[in-house]
Parts: sequence; C-alpha cells; structure tokens
Amino acid sequence: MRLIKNGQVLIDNQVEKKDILIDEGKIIQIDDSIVKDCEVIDAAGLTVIPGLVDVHVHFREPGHTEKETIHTGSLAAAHGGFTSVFAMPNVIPFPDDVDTIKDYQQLIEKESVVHTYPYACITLEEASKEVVDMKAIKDLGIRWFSDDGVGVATSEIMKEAMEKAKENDCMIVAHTEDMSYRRPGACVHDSEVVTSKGWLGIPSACESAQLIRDLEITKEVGNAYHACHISAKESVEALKEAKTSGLNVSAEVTVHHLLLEDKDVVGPNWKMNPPLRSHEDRMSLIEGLENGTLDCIANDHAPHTYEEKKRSMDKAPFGIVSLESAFALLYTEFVHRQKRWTLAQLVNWMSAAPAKRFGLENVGQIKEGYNADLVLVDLEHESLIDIDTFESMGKNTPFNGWSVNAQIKETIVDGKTVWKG
Ligand SMILES: NC(=O)N[C@@H](CC(=O)O)C(=O)O
Ligand SMILES: [Zn+2]
Ligand SMILES: [Zn+2]
Repeated sequence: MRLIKNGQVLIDNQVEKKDILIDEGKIIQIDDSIVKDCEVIDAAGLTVIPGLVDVHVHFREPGHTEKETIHTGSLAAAHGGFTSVFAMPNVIPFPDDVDTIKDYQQLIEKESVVHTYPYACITLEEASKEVVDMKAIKDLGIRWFSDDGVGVATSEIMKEAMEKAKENDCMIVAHTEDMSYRRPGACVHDSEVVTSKGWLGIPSACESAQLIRDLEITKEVGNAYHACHISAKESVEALKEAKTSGLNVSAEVTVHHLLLEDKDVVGPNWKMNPPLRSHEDRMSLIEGLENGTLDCIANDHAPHTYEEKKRSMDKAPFGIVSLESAFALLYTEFVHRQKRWTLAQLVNWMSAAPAKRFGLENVGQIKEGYNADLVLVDLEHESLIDIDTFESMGKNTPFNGWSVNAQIKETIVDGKTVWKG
C-alpha cells in the first residue's frame, strides 16, 4: 500500500487538494485527508495528473537498437509522464505474424517500464501486398493495426484490410501518404517560405488525398479508423465531414504540429513526416482539436542517431523525439502562456481521450477503482528542455533549450514508481 499525500489532484476537470491511497496497482481511496500506516509519497507543492497515454511512439527494437531500445524508449515515456504507449510496428522483424509477435510481446514484457501496447502491421512487412492474418493476431490481444512509416499503397489492399478489421472488431490506424506526390529528397512543406531555402517540398495533398481515399472506403466498409499525425487543413476538413456523416473515425495531432510551422525549419531536427506546414494549417489543427474534429495528441516519438541527423536535409531521416518534452511544452504554451486551454483539457487529450478510443479500461482518470497510473508534476517552476537529461537515446529535437513551466517529478505505473526526478 502507498499513500500520495498533500497533492493538488486533477479530478473531474477540477484541481483539488486530496490524498490518494493505492494498493495492488489500483487507486482504492481518494479523500481530503487519509491516514494510513504505509509508505507515504509527499506531493506537497505538486499537481497529480493521470498517467498520459500516447498512441504513437517508435521504440526501434527489435532491429534498430542503435536508435532506441524498448527499455530506453519506455524510460523516456516515464520521464515525460506517459504510462501507456502504443509502439509502431516499423521494427525488424515486422510484427506481422503470430510467432514474431509472440517474441515481440515477450521482449516488451521484459524490457518496458510502462504499459507498451504493440501495433501489428496492416500488411506483411508494410509492403502493401498482402494483408496480415488479423483474426490470429487478435487472439494475442492486439486490436490495432498500422503500417506507420508508409501509406497503404492501393485502395484494393486497404479495402481488404478494412473488411478484416470490421470482421474482427479491430482498428486501422493509418499513416496516409500518397507517394506519387513526393519527389525523391523532398523534406519540407511545399511552401515558398521554406522551399526558398533550397529544399524540395511535400504538398499537403500527399497526406490528404490518401486520407480522403481511406475515408471513402471506411464509409463503405463501416470499420473503425484512426488517422495518424494530421498536419494539413485539407485533412482536418475531410475528417470533419466524415465525422459529421457519422463514420467511426478519429485522428491525432502531434505536439510539433501544434507548436511549429514551416517558417521555423532550420535543419534536420525540424525534419519529420508529415512536415511542419503553414500557419494556417497549424491554426486549423488547434481549432480541430478544440472542436472535436481531432481527438487526441500524440508524440510520434521517432529517435534517430546523431550521425543520421547530421546529414543534409534531403538525406537525413524523417522524425524527432518528443516523449520527454511533450507535456511540458504544451502546458507552457497553451495553458500557462496563452491561457487558451485548461489543464484538464490538455490532460484529457493526452490521456482519457486516447485511452477511451483505443479501448483501455480504467485508464486516463484519477478515480477509485482505476489503475494507479499517476504522474506528479511541478507546475510552479521554470526550467529548460535539456537533451542531456533525456532517457531516450535519441537527442533529435528542435525544442532543446526551450523554457517550460512544467516538470515531471515522479511517474507511477500500477502503483510502482518507475521514474523519479
Ligand atoms: N514521423 C517520422 O518522421 N518518422 C517515423 C515514421 C512515421 O511516423 O511515419 C519514423 O519511424 O521515424
Ligand atoms: Zn507516420
Ligand atoms: Zn510514426
């Protein structure tokens, strides 16, 4: 048994001083003042929020442990306040059949300090040729399928995947990218402000054309569909229409697409897929989140080595790390500075909303009977984002040195402290 005392606790959209008693991985009591002869965690001066949930991370193991491992990635998650994450399947070997996935699940069980839910591929080796055996994979407890890193190239294969998803009550989680719009070496948004620096652009249609294709198939098939890392206003419009017509669709927006624009791009640490788009696009993402067209915030934590990110813009890999700075950056910009969002709104988009959409039970709120996945955060002091404090092996972030007004102090998973500052 453990007792968190004197914290300012986020419960039902309010912050109140409460004590939280936890036992066997669950929250068993919440009250004004609890006295119990057990280990006490002093949360005086700190805010207690539910553990954050991220449906989009890359942990690189197996296959690319020079970039990140399940262990270091999960520690980065814990350092950032994330207690449940969904790991994308662009690892080697691809988790696309039962035997490979069983080994992968065992590795996660052994290495991860947070709840890590693996995605399985939509198609074998993410090659867009053959849809995986969803029925067999679902028996392993996996209900989320993605080919993240690439789009599903043809509508025939996507339709077959969606039909299987519908039959098996699974969700298609799509990275939408129509490669006919992407020239070799293209690396930034296709706008004058950034292509004038000599880099080739990727137009918004590269994302939205395939998203629109997918939404049409979803309408026909009736399956659950989630769109990854939405970056363009055309995509927000398409999703709005799909939701209005009652489709079972949801979408995420990343931290960097909420905070940065094409004009901010300086070098490879600002290169990610999809690229940072225009001011107008960014505003439509923020509004889309606020009006419910977009459902949750994700990281798309994508670690790469220093050597890889040292290459020129056209040759460096796409992706930035995000887990350890996400909450602090968004809290600072949208809650502390702009006062545009409440703490409860932000936490909802980073916890209860994704948990609900992805079917995690008793996760995302501080409530009796819920999992004791909790985060102690200091919202009173200013500090700097510092890559030297990162648990991640990846240091590829555009946010190093940014000043923030939130710092994760302790992360608790199933009642146990997995990270402490
Ligand atoms: N987002 C990225 O820029 N990169 C991701 C792939 C992806 O999310 O599409 C990666 O695996 O590195
Ligand atoms: Zn992607
Ligand atoms: Zn990704």
